[in-house]
Amino acid sequence: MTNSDTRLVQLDRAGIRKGGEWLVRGVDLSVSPGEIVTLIGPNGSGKSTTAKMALGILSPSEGRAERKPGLKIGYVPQKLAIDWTLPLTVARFMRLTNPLSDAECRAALARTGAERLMTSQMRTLSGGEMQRVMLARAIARNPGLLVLDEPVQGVDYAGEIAIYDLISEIRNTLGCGILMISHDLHVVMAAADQVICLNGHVCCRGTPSDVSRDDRYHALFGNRRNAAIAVYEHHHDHVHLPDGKVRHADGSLCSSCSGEHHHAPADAAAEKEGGIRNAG
Ligand SMILES: Nc1ncnc2c1ncn2[C@@H]1O[C@H](COP(=O)(O)OP(=O)(O)OP(=O)(O)O)[C@@H](O)[C@H]1O
Repeated sequence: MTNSDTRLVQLDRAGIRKGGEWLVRGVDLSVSPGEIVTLIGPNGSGKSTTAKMALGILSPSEGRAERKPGLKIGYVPQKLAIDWTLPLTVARFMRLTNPLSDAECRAALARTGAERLMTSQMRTLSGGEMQRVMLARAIARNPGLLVLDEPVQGVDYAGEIAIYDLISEIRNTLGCGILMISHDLHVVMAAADQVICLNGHVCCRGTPSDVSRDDRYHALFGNRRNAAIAVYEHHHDHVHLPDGKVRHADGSLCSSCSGEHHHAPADAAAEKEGGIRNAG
């Protein structure tokens, strides 16, 4: 891949073989600046393995993985090998692998709405706060490519939507490309430009609406697809901010979303099932 090529990363027919078995095979993908590409698929379908090929952590056993020369990558892994019972402030965590100044640390945390957590202990963070801190750490060096492996793990449904809004905002402000992984179908579909559905190989791919209509996607996810489509078809007219306030499309702020706008009928049904309150 040359400097003049706009693609940040590209996989061509890439696959990984371990212990005589293919973990994933035949993956073609590319991510360009400002693009969000999402890998979906059931547990064990090869999403993290594919992301690791894109990152260069794993070299493909067949096919090719190329990154733009000099590309800076920010990575939020699915798991971190850290003993969370040990004392560790957010500021120290941010600097564990990055030589960041106080100002850089603060600016990155401010971008993800987590500035007030700078001196908090990592072990005391809620699921949503933890993901905001992880995102802040990944964007602190202004990466060209952001790889997010399950960025909403441990986050409730309303928090998930706020995190996906934040990821879109980061893409808009930094102009980076984003490769995102999820085994959850819900809001992730709406946040993506391209969706690649994996099941040991590329099962189907396209825009979120292409994939949500594809028979192979339906066969893979069965009834769970309905929830994804319902959410995908729901249009946001407001954003839930980290301090609990709601910002509407016209820029106005209010303290909560109750009674000030409506959720789509599909959301009302989901609300009854107990998940989507405030998700709007
Ligand atoms: N280093 C390894 N050696 C052998 N098998 C592996 C290795 N890493 C992953 N696997 C296997 O490869 C398959 C794909 O794993 P991968 O972590 O890529 O799936 P995933 O889609 O990200 O799953 P999940 O949604 O559960 O995170 C799994 O069956 C996993 O057990």
